[in-house]
Amino acid sequence: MAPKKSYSLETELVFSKSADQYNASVPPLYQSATFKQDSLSNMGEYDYTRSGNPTRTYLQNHLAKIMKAKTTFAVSSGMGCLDVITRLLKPGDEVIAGDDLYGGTNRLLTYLHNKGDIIAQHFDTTNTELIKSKINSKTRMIFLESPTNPLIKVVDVKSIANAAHEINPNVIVVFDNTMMSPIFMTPLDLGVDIQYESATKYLNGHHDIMAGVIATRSDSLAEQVYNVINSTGCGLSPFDCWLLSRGLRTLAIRVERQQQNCIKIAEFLKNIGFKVRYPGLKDHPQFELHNSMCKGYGAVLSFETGSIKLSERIVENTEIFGIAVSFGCVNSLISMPCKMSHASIDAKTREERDFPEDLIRLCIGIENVDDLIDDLTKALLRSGAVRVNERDELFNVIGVQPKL
Ligand SMILES: Cc1ncc(COP(=O)(O)O)c(C=O)c1O
Ligand SMILES: N[C@@H](CCSC[C@H](N)C(=O)O)C(=O)O
Repeated sequence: MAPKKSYSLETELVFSKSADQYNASVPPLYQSATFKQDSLSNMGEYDYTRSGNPTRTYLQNHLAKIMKAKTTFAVSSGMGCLDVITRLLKPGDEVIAGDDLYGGTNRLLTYLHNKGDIIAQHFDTTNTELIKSKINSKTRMIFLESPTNPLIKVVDVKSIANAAHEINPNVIVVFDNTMMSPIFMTPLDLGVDIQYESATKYLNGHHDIMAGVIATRSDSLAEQVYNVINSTGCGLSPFDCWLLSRGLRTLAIRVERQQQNCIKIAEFLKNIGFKVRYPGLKDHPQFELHNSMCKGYGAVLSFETGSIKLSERIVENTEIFGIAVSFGCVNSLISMPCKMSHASIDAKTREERDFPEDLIRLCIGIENVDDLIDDLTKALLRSGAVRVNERDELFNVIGVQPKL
């Protein structure tokens, strides 16, 4: 059998060839802001950590392999990525964005729009024909997420990217891959120009740093992005780069376990009558489309209860599930997006975008799944959302069947 030309992702995540002078098996931490020059005329590879640092270079090269990018950049947060990317826009540029993008993304785009820097319009990106019809010669960027956080809407990334480049070759298609991570999705293969991820989530996986990663295959975009990062100073600090490199090594095993747990929890909630939004459920309206783009489903699901008060009681009655924003961490979290992660989208806009106020989001970790289901069961019983029937089965008291 001919040897394989490249390693699989799981192997790439943990394998690295050491270029260290002592052959350290773990990339060393260069916790230094400055680097001495050999002479006045010979600056060397690094001079100042804002411009470059060996620990950041190691991380970025490693991420480039994992994300199948030519170049990646590690910055101080996921929102930092968006800040860098939007600085590539010029005054008056038009931007098309999803109507269910993460709340912070919506906030920054709205800020730039209200300031008059850009013209941002939000549409339902599950409607591919609608998005195509909105692209014109003034469109400069398209912002997509799939599945969206937290409504789990799936976007036909390839069709939109292809159409965008055909209609206007200057369009930069930007994709936020935080929900899938490189384990389940390679958006650059689907034709997006810039991919970014909040590395605070799955990539690091331990909720001990804030970080973001920008990836591209275009030299010209990479040059512009680097210029902004060096100019603004948002490059990820050496210690956080080092922690992210460490977290990355267990990415595959973490997300596989998280997903395995999430599938069981999605089925558990569905079986007791909740309408669950999770791309891994066969009744998700875009199950096939999601499968055509991704190798998995991730570990975030949301469900409605039909009552804000009931949702509040459920959220406040779990023990293992911590009440916290964010996702992708090894421990499980529960939240109400309207009150927490997506509170920066005003109530009127949320209503216009069919964003249910009673929505509960679960972000599943690597704990024992039976313990997680037990914790949810207790919370559902205590809150009065479910009862036990004479056959000792749980049944949904409310019987809500919200539309997906
Ligand atoms: C989908 C998505 N993109 C981007 C971000 C922003 O990332 P960060 O919190 O690292 O700035 C978040 C959450 O914060 C998110 O959920
Ligand atoms: N107070 C924060 C909320 C962060 S939400 C983090 C994460 N993306 C999630 O979806 O939970 C803010 O105002 O940004």
